[in-house]
Amino acid sequence: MTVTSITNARVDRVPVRHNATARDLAGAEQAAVAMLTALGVDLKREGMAETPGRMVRALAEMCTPRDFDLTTFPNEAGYDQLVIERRIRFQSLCEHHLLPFTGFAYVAYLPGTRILGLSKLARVVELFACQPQVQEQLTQQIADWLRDQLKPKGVGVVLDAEHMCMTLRGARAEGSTTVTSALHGLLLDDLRAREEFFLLAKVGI
Ligand SMILES: Nc1nc2c(ncn2[C@@H]2O[C@H](COP(=O)(O)OP(=O)(O)OP(=O)(O)O)[C@@H](O)[C@H]2O)c(=O)[nH]1
Ligand SMILES: [Zn+2]
Repeated sequence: MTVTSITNARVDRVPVRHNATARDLAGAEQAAVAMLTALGVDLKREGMAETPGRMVRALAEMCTPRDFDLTTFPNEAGYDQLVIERRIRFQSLCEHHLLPFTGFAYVAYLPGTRILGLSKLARVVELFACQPQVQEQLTQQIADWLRDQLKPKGVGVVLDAEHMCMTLRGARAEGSTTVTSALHGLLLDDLRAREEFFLLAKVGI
């Protein structure tokens, strides 16, 4: 991920570009053929000839966040209350099993001198979700990035997600979800601000 700041007096536009590490999709496909064959999957079966290639392309796609520009604006109205984007759908891959975990993100900030385009709260979730991840780390990365890029008075992030490795296999704890949070600034230090965040975020509702 590359972040280069282009600043003018009013609108700040920061291109956020994904640096795809060198990918050898042909090599990955050969490896997928070997893996599936070793697992006893009959790739000669009708419909499966293209499966290793599809599998590799699907994984590569799920590990490629879309590029975007982070646009921020001066907080001219002096808005000093929480901005919360609720129920941002996200999908990621658990780094232990490479199985999906999917759910909702709740991302909030308490503005300082600048505000940002609302869509960027969803963009930043995708930026860090599209890679093999651990939910705790994903939560922190989103919160840290907003703190560092926007320098707001506070940041709050909650993720509520279902891990396929927990629900479809292994523990098979069907219907269970994992909730994680990361807080910075006033949302961490000020009890009332923190309570307001959780009240308004209405996680799970
Ligand atoms: N902390 C954390 N754990 C996760 C996450 N995703 C998956 N896990 C857990 O990672 C653990 C890996 O445990 P292991 O014992 O090494 O793997 P395993 O034999 O497949 O474990 P079982 O799932 O219990 O069958 C499991 O308990 C998963 O539920 C995550 O985002 N955060
Ligand atoms: Zn897992």
